[in-house]
Parts: sequence; structure tokens; C-alpha cells
Amino acid sequence: MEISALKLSHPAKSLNGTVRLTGSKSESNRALIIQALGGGKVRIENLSSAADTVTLQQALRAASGQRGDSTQQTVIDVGPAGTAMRFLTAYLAITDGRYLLTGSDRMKQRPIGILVDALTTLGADVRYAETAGYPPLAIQGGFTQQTAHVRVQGHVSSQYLSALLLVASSLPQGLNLQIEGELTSRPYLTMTLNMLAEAGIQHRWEAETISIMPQTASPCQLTIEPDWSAASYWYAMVALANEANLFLPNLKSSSLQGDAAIVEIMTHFGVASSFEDGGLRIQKTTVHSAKKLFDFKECPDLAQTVIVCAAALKRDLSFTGLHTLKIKETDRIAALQNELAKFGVRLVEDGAVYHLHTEGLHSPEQLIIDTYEDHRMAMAFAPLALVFSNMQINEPRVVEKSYPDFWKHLKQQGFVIS
Ligand SMILES: O=C(O)C1=C[C@@H](OP(=O)(O)O)[C@@H](O)[C@H](O)C1
Ligand SMILES: C=C(OP(=O)(O)O)C(=O)O
Repeated sequence: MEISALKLSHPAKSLNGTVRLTGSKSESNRALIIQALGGGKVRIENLSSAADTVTLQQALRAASGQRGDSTQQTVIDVGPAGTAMRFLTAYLAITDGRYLLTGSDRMKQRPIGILVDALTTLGADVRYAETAGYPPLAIQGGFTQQTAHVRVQGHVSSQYLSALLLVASSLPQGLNLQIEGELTSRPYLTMTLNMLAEAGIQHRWEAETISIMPQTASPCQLTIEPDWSAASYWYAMVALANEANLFLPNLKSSSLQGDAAIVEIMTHFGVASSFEDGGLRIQKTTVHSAKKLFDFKECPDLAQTVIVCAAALKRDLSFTGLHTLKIKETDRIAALQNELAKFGVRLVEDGAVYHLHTEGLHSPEQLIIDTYEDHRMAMAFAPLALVFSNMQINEPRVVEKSYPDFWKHLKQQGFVIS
């Protein structure tokens, strides 16, 4: 039977021990594409158990089973997996075969026109099967490259750029990708380039243009670091617990993941980090911070964690860099506003800045959180069980998208879940 809600509490309000996080979803999904194009030379260590990664792996298998067969259309459904959708669009466009690439109802509302336009400029045959600008896509894979030059807007999603860069070295003329306008989520782009470099694929980045020549991967092993976005929920729990000392194995001080920014951010919420042999220790400390404005342009997936944590700590902070949140798994701004309101907190939009107003913060008799098919809604609100006594999370299985063991790990840390 599907569990449609769970009740959550933490009587002891202290956390102690070790939490083994799964591998980074972002690194894993890049590694899978690099491996698929790497001619058997790329090994992957510590692949994520995230549903989005499993989905991408299965899709790549389905595509390799069909390669070269243009008589049959292979239907690939990525469900809610955004990076899988974007990376596969570019991958299938260069892979012989006929494909219909589709996803969840929400995926059909997440824009992809910027990527499709760029691929079309290169010469690819990618068409909209339903609505212009959105999945599903009908892809006739394999094409004669028309040009190596594309201009791509950077402010909507960095995933379009990563998708193109991941396939660039397999294009007969390579790729000169000119980024137009502001670039959002920059660390994800540098993660792509760094992982390509680990596989021996070189690039040049001059002014606004990134160039990758045709080249093949070198034999390599890509070792996936644990997921820093997943770690962020443990930081929030440490901030909200009465006492906390947790060890997160295998996280490193120098990470490819921009969400390692949680280390600095959480110093302002009373969480101290120390890198030890074999991992990261996080501990509760006292807060001394006058910082009032936090920017999430480079780490949008941390926004929900930090905003919910700030709300519970009654901190009237302001936030910028949230412009991409409306086109992710759900409209995350609206979802946050609705759920924060259930305990009296308002998140108010003021142009590009959002202000948290906590003067109405109260402990409701029962706090029932809706999750909007968004894993990060469930995981960002779960730490509130350390603060509110009667809490319920609806549709808890959403966490599987990036962190399938989330609820199991919470139980191991003394949360009572029924
Ligand atoms: O490339 C990636 O792995 C990701 C990039 C980010 O998206 P945007 O570039 O759309 O902000 C991030 O929010 C997403 O969870 C993963
Ligand atoms: C936005 C996210 O994922 P995606 O875009 O890959 O669906 C996320 O994991 O928060």
C-alpha cells in the first residue's frame, strides 16, 4: 500500500552518530552521460541511489538497445527528473535512433526551448510532440553538424548548457558555446567541465565562450562524492536540535558541488563544520551573526532548507537568487509560502528580494505539510519535527527523487515516524 502521509516527532531533540549519504545526483547524472559516450573507458564509483539517477541509467540502457534502429520509436519517460530530461535531449539528439522523450505532467511544464533551439542550430532533429517549448520531444537522433557555434541564454537553467557541453566532444566539429546574459547556477556548469576534465576531455573558457574540440575520453574512474544538497537537511536538523554532533562520511572540503556552500551559510545558524579524516563533522554551536541577506543564485537547491530553518528560528531574513525556483519540481516559491503560512510565517516577494516575516510564528495544534511532488519540500520541512510536536508530512515518498534513505536515516537519528 502507498503511504500517503507520515507522522513525525523527535522526543529527545538531540542528534548523535553517523549518517551515510548517497552519492550526488548531479555528479552521478553527469558521470552516466560521460560513461555512455566514453567507449567503455569510464568507470563510476559510488553512483547515487537517487530515483533520478536510476531513471537516467535505465533510459541510457533503453537507448543503447535501440541504437541505429530508426524504424521503431523508443519511448523514454523520465518522470520528474529534470537533469535526465535535459541531458538526454542532447544525448539522444546525437545518438542514432528514433525517440519520444517524455516525463511527468510537471515535466511538461518545465521549459526546454533554449536547449532545443541550440540543438536545432547545430543541425539536430528535435521536435515538440505536444506544446512548443516544452516536453515531450520527438527526436530523430544522429545528424550532420551545421555549425560549431551556438549562443545560449544562461539565466533560465544551467542544465541546458551542461547538456550541450556533455556531448560536445562527440560532435564532429566540436562546440563553441557562447553564454548570453547572466549565468545562473554556475557551480553546476563548472562541475560539468571539471568532470569532463577528469575523463580527459579538455575545454577552453574565454570571456563568454566555452569551447570543446572533438576528442575521446581517457580511461578513468569517476568517484562520486556524497550529495551536499542531502547534507543540507542534516545541517538544518543540527541547527534546530537542542544538542547535535553528527559525522557525514566522505564529504570533502573541496567539492565539485556548489551546495557545499551550506558549510558557510550554516555558520550563521549555529552549525560548526570540521573536516576530519574520512568525512565531515557538524555540531551545534551558539549563533553570532548579523547577516541579513542570503543569495541562492549559485545554490538554488539550498533555498528551501535555509528558508524553512530561518523561519523556525524566528529570523526575519531576506533572500535573493530565487528566480529559478518557480520552474523546478513545483513552483517552490508558492509551495514555501503556503506551507510556512501554516505556522504563521510569511515569505513576501519584493521584486527580486524575498523577505521572511516571522512575527506570527506559532506552534499549531497539528502541522500538516503538503509536498507538491517535490522531494525538497518534504526534506526541508521534516527538520521542523525538532520544533513542533504534532507534525505530518504528506506524500513522503517524494524524497526518493534524490535521497531514498531519508526517512530511514531520520529513524536512525531518533525521529519517531509512524
Ligand atoms: O545540473 C544539475 O545537476 C542541476 C542544476 C540546477 O538546476 P538549474 O541550472 O536549472 O538551476 C539544480 O537546481 C538541479 O537540482 C541540478
Ligand atoms: C531542481 C532539481 O532537480 P531537477 O531539475 O534535476 O529535476 C532538484 O533536485 O532540486
